[in-house]
Amino acid sequence: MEQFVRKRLTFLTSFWNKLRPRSNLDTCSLGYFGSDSVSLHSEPTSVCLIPKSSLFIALYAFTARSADELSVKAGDKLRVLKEEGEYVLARRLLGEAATGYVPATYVANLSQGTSARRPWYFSKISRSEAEQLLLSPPNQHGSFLVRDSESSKGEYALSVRRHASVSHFRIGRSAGGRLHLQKGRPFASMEQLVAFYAADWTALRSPLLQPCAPATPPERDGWERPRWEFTLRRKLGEGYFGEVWEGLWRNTVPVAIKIIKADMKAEDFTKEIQNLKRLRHEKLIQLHAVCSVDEPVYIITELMRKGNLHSYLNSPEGKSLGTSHLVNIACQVADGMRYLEEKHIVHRDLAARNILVGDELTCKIADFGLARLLKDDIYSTSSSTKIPVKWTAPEAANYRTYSLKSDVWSYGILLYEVFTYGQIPYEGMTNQETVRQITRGYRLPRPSTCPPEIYIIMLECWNGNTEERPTFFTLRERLGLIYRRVLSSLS
Ligand SMILES: Nc1ncnc2c1ncn2[C@@H]1O[C@H](COP(=O)(O)OP(=O)(O)OP(=O)(O)O)[C@@H](O)[C@H]1O
Repeated sequence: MEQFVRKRLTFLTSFWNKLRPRSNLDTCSLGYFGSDSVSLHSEPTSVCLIPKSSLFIALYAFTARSADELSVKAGDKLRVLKEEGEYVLARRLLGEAATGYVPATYVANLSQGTSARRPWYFSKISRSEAEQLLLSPPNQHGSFLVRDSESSKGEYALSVRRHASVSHFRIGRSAGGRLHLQKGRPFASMEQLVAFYAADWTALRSPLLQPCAPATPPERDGWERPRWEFTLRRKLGEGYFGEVWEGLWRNTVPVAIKIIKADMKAEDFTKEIQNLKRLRHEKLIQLHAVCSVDEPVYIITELMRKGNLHSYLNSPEGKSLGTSHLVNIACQVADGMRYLEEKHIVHRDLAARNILVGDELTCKIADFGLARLLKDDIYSTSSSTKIPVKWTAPEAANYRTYSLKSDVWSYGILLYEVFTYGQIPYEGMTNQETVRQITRGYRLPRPSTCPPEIYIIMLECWNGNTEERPTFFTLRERLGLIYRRVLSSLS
């Protein structure tokens, strides 16, 4: 009756709306999803070329957060060009042509009609999750969803946001399978039930204005890759943050994959990965990609086939290196550190174990960003035993004052490791004893295999006065000169 009167006596619409509120839902959001047929008349040429399987519809409005994302309105017809993890790369088919990434949960494939017709259905979401979602942007007054009932199997609940609160309504199922929110008002399908209460929300006292939008996944960038693109092949080692594996990207490119342990704090390394992304130098391990959307987080870097410098120096190949090779290694590390110095980045864990060796004696600094933030806990006063004391400058070991100058001290220890083919510094001394001796002015003696001019540099790095320690810029220059001299003496 009401439908009839509304249709025929349109001049009474405002009266009817006051008497029995009716949202505009049936003519906007819900209306988009009523049909599987795609009308793309404004772009006829492309229509016939597009396979139906790649035709999608935007279920919710999405506002692009970066240049490579695409803003869409609910109901926009899209062609999905490729799927990438939590996003799809989509081209808008009507209106202004544009291509960009849209969250995969925001679109539905038109050839698989159900989700396109039920953008408000969130199946296994709990009551409290529903509340949290409805009260978060971009959801607003009038956002609603239907979920499975937590207590009664086969039944549902309708959750509706009314300004800053959420109301829940139980949707029961009769013996015949019909659904009802109010006694005596059964519906054959959930779509019919929702359409009815969207048109007449008197019983709910809250309008159903738009389907609840799912949470937006983290912003994508060029570094984020889907996990399936990587295969793990062989475990290379294990560090504080987790295991490191040799792997393949898309079954072709060899990579190293660090699998971050589940108990590491996500906020910390998300921020830190940002830091790694902006550092690029041939003497720093290059970040290739991250998989940070789900756990465990993967950090993918270039693969250095010969492992860490400490083990390498102890290997038969390492033991066979001559002085020129050792000076060359020292130059490469100073080069990478000079870059960090320019960027005002403190490494805090410079040691041979954190230098990686590749083919043709290529050396690269690793663990630079991670050491700084991720390891904050182990650098705190409360767990001072975890500090790599024998590599750490006295002011950093005693007062936690890390600086580029404390990195220079560590570099001196790294020189000692290099020119002793991987010996442990202060061998036979405990950490405590080492700190005590250093504070009294003791310094490591010159190893027999170390040229005197290199030992002078080590001593300068271990100057008790931080200001008098050389910069990495100077170290690189001086070692470069030594290298050229050593090479010419060989020829
Ligand atoms: N990119 C890589 N290529 C080849 N091997 C690697 C790579 N990254 C790490 N490894 C190997 O895995 C081991 C563990 O690396 P990881 O960086 O996790 O720990 P670490 O630096 O030894 O210790 P920590 O992280 O506690 O300082 C390294 O010692 C090295 O042998």
